[in-house]
Amino acid sequence: MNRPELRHDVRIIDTTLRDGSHAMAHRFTEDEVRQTVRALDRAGIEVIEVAHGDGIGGSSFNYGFSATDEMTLIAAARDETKQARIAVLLVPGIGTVEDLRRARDAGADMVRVATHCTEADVSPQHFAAARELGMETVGFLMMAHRTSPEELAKQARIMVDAGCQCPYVTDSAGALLMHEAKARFEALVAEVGDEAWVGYHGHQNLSLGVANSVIAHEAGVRSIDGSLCALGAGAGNSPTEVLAAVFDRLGVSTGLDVSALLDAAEEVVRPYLPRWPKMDRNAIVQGWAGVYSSFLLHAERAAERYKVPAHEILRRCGELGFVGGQEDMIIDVALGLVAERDGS
Ligand SMILES: C[C@H](O)CC(=O)C(=O)O
Ligand SMILES: [Mn+2]
Repeated sequence: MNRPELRHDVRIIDTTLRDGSHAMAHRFTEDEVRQTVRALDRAGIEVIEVAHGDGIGGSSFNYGFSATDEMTLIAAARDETKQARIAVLLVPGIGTVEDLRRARDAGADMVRVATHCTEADVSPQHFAAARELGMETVGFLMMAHRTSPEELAKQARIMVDAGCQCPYVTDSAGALLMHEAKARFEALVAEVGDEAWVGYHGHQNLSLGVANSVIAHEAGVRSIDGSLCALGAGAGNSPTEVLAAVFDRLGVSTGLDVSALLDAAEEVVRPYLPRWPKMDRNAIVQGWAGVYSSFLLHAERAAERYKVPAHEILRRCGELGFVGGQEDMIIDVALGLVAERDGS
């Protein structure tokens, strides 16, 4: 068996300080990270993810520069924890094994290696390196709506055979309807459930992150992501404080202190939010058209610059089938819309 013991029915991993980095345009300060980690740790969160939104090594012209070096943020997070462990995200091709080593040295205990849902074969060397470094391993199969449950399960198998202890159904676009999410959870649990845990990472673009988390638990998923105040790309992630309250009502143990999480959301995260992630037209179009949530701010900036509506840019990105990493194509789409509008 290739997986760590879990203490509760469901382990909630908090990604406020990683997926939330997209919504913060990667501007987290060390003080915000310290305060947030302290509050999450106190509330019983066992794993806290800290990194640039696009993972370690993501600070760049293409994805957006971080205001504070992420290794500094990871070390600050580690410094604040009494019981929680620190996770980082790594997208092969954006982050490298060398970045992973630096993150481990700064205090990261877990890596979440993220690939497009049909590209798990780019992950084995990163899982091998992580296991050699003594890190716990999770595999993100991003844009999980873009392939069938059967194919997703085969991709999870590739990850698990390479040393992944918990492949995730990663609904990057917040596009999965409940029956679609359920079919994917069941397929992964059937394929790898004897050897690994299965996880779920949701976005709220169609307001289904929490409902799908309940379905995930019913299907045997044991690791579920959330963010305080939903802070994350698009309409944000399933709110950690809501997940804790819902699972508490269901009698599903998470080990979390609901009141402490409500305080953390309201008193620590809310004051620094540039805007509360919400289901506005742009975010809903992302869920509806199946667009990578992290495209939101990039599309809004292009809309501002080229004077074309962001929701039209996003819709076109969905029609063109873009995947994570194609952020640079957003400008091309905006210019295409300008040309159509001007008849040029
Ligand atoms: C790199 C992405 O932001 C990972 C993620 O959170 C997602 O695909 O969703
Ligand atoms: Mn995400």
